[in-house]
Amino acid sequence: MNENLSATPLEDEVLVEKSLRPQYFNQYIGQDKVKEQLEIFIKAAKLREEVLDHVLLFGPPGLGKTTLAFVISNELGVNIKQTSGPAIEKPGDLVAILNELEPGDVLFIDEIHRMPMQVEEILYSAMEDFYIDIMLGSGDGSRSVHLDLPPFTLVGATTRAGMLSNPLRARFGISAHMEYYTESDLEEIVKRTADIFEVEVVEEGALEIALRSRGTPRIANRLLKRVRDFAQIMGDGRVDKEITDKALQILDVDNAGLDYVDQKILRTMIEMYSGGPVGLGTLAVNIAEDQETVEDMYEPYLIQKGFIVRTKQGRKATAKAYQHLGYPYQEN
Ligand SMILES: Nc1ncnc2c1ncn2[C@@H]1O[C@H](COP(=O)(O)OP(=O)(O)OP(=O)(O)O)[C@@H](O)[C@H]1O
Ligand SMILES: [Mg+2]
Repeated sequence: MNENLSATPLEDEVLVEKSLRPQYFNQYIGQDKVKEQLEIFIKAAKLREEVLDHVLLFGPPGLGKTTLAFVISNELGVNIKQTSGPAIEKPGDLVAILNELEPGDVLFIDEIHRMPMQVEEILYSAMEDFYIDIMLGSGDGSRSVHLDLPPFTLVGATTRAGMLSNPLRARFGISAHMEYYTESDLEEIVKRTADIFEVEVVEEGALEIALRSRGTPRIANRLLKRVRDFAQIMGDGRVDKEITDKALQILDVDNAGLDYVDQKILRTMIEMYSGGPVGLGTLAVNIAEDQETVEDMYEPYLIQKGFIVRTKQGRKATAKAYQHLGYPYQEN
């Protein structure tokens, strides 16, 4: 079965995700380093009655960036306004959003690396000194209008820190790199979600789902939902190890948490390119995905797990990849 198990949220998942989102740090599992730092910065800002410095969150999809942006605003006790890079098409769109901010608000811009350049440039002075200069009209009759803004905190999220321009990156006082979650954190997330869904999960079942979730809460929650279906139809409703194994086998998630596409990437490298090096573009074409998707969604996990290495010439499959998929390893 080739079900979508990628880390991108599915359409009908958006509402469910909302209901699952932790609201405060004490419900936000894992990411201890990021959490610890943010907690201190937030406390200090509140103590000084100042706005929190702008925060940049970066990391692969589904690791909890949006969730964290909301947690930050809840912890600060302020309102949050949410938008995304691609949604702000022209400077006027951003001006309208900035114009509505109340003192202390959090402005959350998702996919901030996808903002058009003219929009980004307006953000510079807004972030640095809380004002914007806008041009009204065009040609001879045009004039510049100065608009003061209330102090606010920009929280930007991106899957690719490398795509952010230097001037924009430099304006974030706090920058947090989200890591893939540990197995025990994911296990806790599975249990928390099971509680909310009122599903009975035994320890080994939760652990098995955690092991196969690619370090990603969104995938852990999704797998739990799928396994719950199998448990209801093929078992007694309880999510145990046996039913989890069975379900994940049918869903094509292997025991390293690799899904159909991950496996296909590795097989392509090994079977068609003798393990590489292969360029990212070539790889993307071969698995019929776009390059950005491969780079954001699949490659980071494969690298982290040691199945792929990046070299100057391209990507190479490691001995571990050969072994995992049952191919004899030949070094090249
Ligand atoms: N630390 C966490 N503890 C518990 N649940 C979490 C945690 N982080 C994320 N989740 C859950 O995982 C799901 C995905 O999280 P979220 O939407 O915040 O990810 P994201 O990083 O913003 O993804 P994207 O890059 O696709 O926007 C949410 O339903 C959320 O409830
Ligand atoms: Mg998000």
